[in-house]
Order: sequence, then C-alpha cells, then structure tokens
Amino acid sequence: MALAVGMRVLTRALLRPWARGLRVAPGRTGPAAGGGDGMRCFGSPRVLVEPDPAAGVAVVKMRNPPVNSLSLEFLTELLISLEKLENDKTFHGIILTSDCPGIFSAGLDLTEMCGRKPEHYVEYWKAVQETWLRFYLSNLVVIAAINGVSPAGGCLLSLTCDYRVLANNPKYTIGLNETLLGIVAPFWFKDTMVNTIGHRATERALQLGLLFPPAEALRVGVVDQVVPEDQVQSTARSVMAQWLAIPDHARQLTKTLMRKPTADRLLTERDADIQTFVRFICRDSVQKSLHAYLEKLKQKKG
Ligand SMILES: CC/C=C\C/C=C\C/C=C\CC/C=C/CC(=O)SCCNC(=O)CCNC(=O)[C@H](O)C(C)(C)COP(=O)(O)OP(=O)(O)OC[C@H]1O[C@@H](n2cnc3c(N)ncnc32)[C@H](O)[C@@H]1OP(=O)(O)O
Repeated sequence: MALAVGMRVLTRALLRPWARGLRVAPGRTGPAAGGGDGMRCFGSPRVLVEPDPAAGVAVVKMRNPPVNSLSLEFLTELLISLEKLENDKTFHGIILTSDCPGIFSAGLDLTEMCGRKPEHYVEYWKAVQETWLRFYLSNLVVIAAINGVSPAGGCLLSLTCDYRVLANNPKYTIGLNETLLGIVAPFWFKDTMVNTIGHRATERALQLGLLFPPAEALRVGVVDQVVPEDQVQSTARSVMAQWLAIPDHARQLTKTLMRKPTADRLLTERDADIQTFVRFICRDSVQKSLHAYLEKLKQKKG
C-alpha cells in the first residue's frame, strides 16, 4: 500500500513536462567509474551516473550547481536514477557523491520553501519524503563519498546511506542546522540522526544546529570514516567491496529489519506530516526567517 503510494508519486513526477525531457546522457563510457567494459554513463541534466558493471557498482554524481541544492527537479532526477539502478540486476551498490567542487549538497532548496503557494509546498514536501524513503530503504548498498560541505538536507541525504566517508577538509562541515534558519527538523530527520548517533548527541546537535567539522563528525559518529580529500572515492570503493562481499539477501533483510520501523512511522503519518510542513512553512515568522537567511547568503558575496 505504502509502496503503491510512493510509486504513484514517482510516476506523477515522471509525467511532468520537465521530467519527460530527461534522457540518457549521450556520452562517456564506463572507465571513469573504474569499469571498462564499455557501458555508457547515463543520467540526466543534474545527475551523472558512472556505471562499473564489472564491480556491480555505479557512481552517482550530483551536479546541480552552484551548491547541489535539493530542488524539486533535482530530487526527481535523483529518484529516477535510483529507480533505474535498482531495477537493473547488474548493480548491487551505488556511491553517492558530488560533482560540485567543495559542496556535497547545500540541503533543501530554500527557494522551494519561500514565497510559493501552499500547493507547491505540498508537491515539494512529497518529493522530499519520497527521496528519503527511497534512499533509506534502498536494497542497494549505498555509500556516501562526501566531498564537500553538507548541511541540513545534504546531511540527511548522507544519513540515508549505509556508510559515510568524509573528506578531511575543515570547510566540509556536516549536520542538521535547521534551527539556525529558524526552522525545525521534522521527526523523521531527527529519527534518522538518532539512529546514527544516539538520542543525547542528536538532542544537542539539533537544538544547537551544529555543523560538525570532520574530526568532530567522526567522533560523534555522523560519519564513519574521515580520509584525505584525494582518497574519498577510492575509500568508498574499498568499503563497497567489503559490503558487497556479504550475501546480498541476508544484508538486505538486515537493513530492512533495522530501518523499517523508522520508515513506517513516516509512511503511516505521511499526510499529516505534509500538513504540518505546509502549516509551519506558511507562517509569516518562518517565511521572514527564510527570506532573511537567503538574503544573508546573497549578501555574503557583496
Ligand atoms: C511545530 C513544527 C514541527 C515540526 C516541523 C515541521 C515542519 C518542518 C519545516 C521545515 C523543515 C525544512 C527543512 C529544511 C532542511 C534544509 O535543508 S534547509 C537548507 C539548509 N541549508 C543551509 O543552511 C545551507 C545554506 N548555504 C550555505 O551555507 C552556503 O551556500 C554553502 C556553504 C552551501 C556554500 O557556500 P558558497 O560556496 O560560498 O556559496 P554561496 O553561499 O555563495 O551560494 C551560492 C548560491 O547558492 C545559493 N544557495 C545556497 N544554499 C542554498 C539553498 N539551500 N537553497 C537555495 N539556494 C541556495 C546562494 O543563495 C547563492 O545564490 P546566488 O548566487 O547569490 O544567487
């Protein structure tokens, strides 16, 4: 039932005019991903997929410049790529990384949550929920190769992965910083963090909107490994090899066992969660905070 609802959201998304325009990117062949049997890279304008069929792995590169903000279009493209890889028996694992230098993802796209109509907020929030559910419950091994800063929704996306490798650069902070924007991380953002670093550490991190630099992120457990910047991709690949060595059905069932209760909570409260989001985001005070935050980001340059 829940899956059917999810499929409807995805199908609707695929039917949108801009999604219909998505097509396999003509192009380069597999060796970029360490493959070499000639399988072509594919993807969409904002998501590049580099397949390595011999290893059963695909590298999924986010490329929504300048900051990989998670817009409606970008989320839909990510979902389409994930679904395509999940439906292709060649692939058992994906490495999620960024093609934007110094940025993994700036999180949810603030322009999707500012000055729009309630109907837009409903559509956007459905896509955010769907992305979380799909990545969190994916049967594939998903490893995040975090090669840049990763606040809020960017951190959440990495927390849906099975393992996180972060580049050791003090600028590459990671965390759920929603409170700094005057907004509140929804319960399923919070639950994902609790499942990763525990209740007390999450309580502190979320209230203070902490963005952890690499050493601290490792200490608290937001990431599993910190490595020199030029070793992020190779480390992700070796970790992937370890995970793929485990019998797939046993690993998948164990993942489901661990994650289903958390996902079920959103699945049963999905509509209520959308209403809560829309009510919250439509508040004048919240809109003011978000506008002010966006303005501050723009003025930073001047
Ligand atoms: C009672 C209530 C109960 C429950 C709650 C209910 C509901 C919950 C409600 C809401 C929850 C919503 C959850 C949201 C989670 C999020 O993800 S919010 C987004 C948080 N993201 C950030 O804080 C990051 C902001 N960005 C930055 O800090 C920097 O941009 C970054 C460090 C990423 C990169 O810095 P730099 O390389 O210097 O680039 P610029 O800052 O110059 O940015 C370039 C342009 O990109 C624009 N931009 C940056 N981030 C975003 C973004 N997230 N969305 C949209 N646009 C973004 C920036 O403005 C620049 O634009 P310009 O070139 O000036 O036009």
